[in-house]
Amino acid sequence: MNVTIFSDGEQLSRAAAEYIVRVAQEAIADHGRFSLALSGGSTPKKLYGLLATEPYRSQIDWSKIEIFWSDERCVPADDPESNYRMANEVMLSKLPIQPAHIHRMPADEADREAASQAYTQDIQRTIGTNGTPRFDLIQLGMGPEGHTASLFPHQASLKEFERLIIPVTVPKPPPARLTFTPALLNAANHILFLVTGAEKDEAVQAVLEGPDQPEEYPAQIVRPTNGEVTWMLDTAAAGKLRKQS
Ligand SMILES: O=C(O)[C@H](O)[C@@H](O)[C@H](O)[C@H](O)COP(=O)(O)O
Repeated sequence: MNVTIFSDGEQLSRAAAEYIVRVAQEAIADHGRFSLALSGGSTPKKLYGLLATEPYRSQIDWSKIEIFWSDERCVPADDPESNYRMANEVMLSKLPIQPAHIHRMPADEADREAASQAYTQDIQRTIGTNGTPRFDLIQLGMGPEGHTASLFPHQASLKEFERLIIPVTVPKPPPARLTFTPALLNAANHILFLVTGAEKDEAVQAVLEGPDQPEEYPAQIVRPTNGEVTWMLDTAAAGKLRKQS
């Protein structure tokens, strides 16, 4: 696990963009494709905007990318709360990516179980069906209580190691969501956590330096069986870490 602390959000976002470019180039060189799952919230917005601008934009072959979401709110795609809408506005609408390679999570469908199944099949069709599909990179955030994707403390979702996508109801509004499960997260080749803000300093310290208690701090459940976890924090979120790396 790599942990890097940055003095401000701009530095963190640029380092994250450089990291994603590197992983994308390695993945495309290795197997001709880069499968990337985006998250929601406010932290990654700056990063996503940077990826659509130089020097990062021209360093990725966007024709070889498959974009997914690690969670989505059950709202229309044009709703201000939609994770798809945020990424589309600041990044995807500005890049030469064919619509077929932008896999919006259908969280606005009435039948959330069927939508979860459909997204599972889309992932399996796109990035592989032998065993659990292995994303090249899943970018995640973390909430002040340690949630990640839409996996929240003390919820049954934390014990989901069979299904890949499930519907959940969570305390952070909007409550109805679809989310990657620990099974899918832990099959990833790379996980990139981007965490900023002093309100997360307790959870950051607990997750990175505390005892193993994923029921309390779901971000701890993210331990890829054969992958690398990278944390990029700003100084505020890292404020309670004992070991300043
Ligand atoms: O849909 C969501 O809400 C996100 O995927 C969620 O897991 C987010 O990453 C964290 O809540 C951190 O959000 P911020 O980066 O806005 O603090």
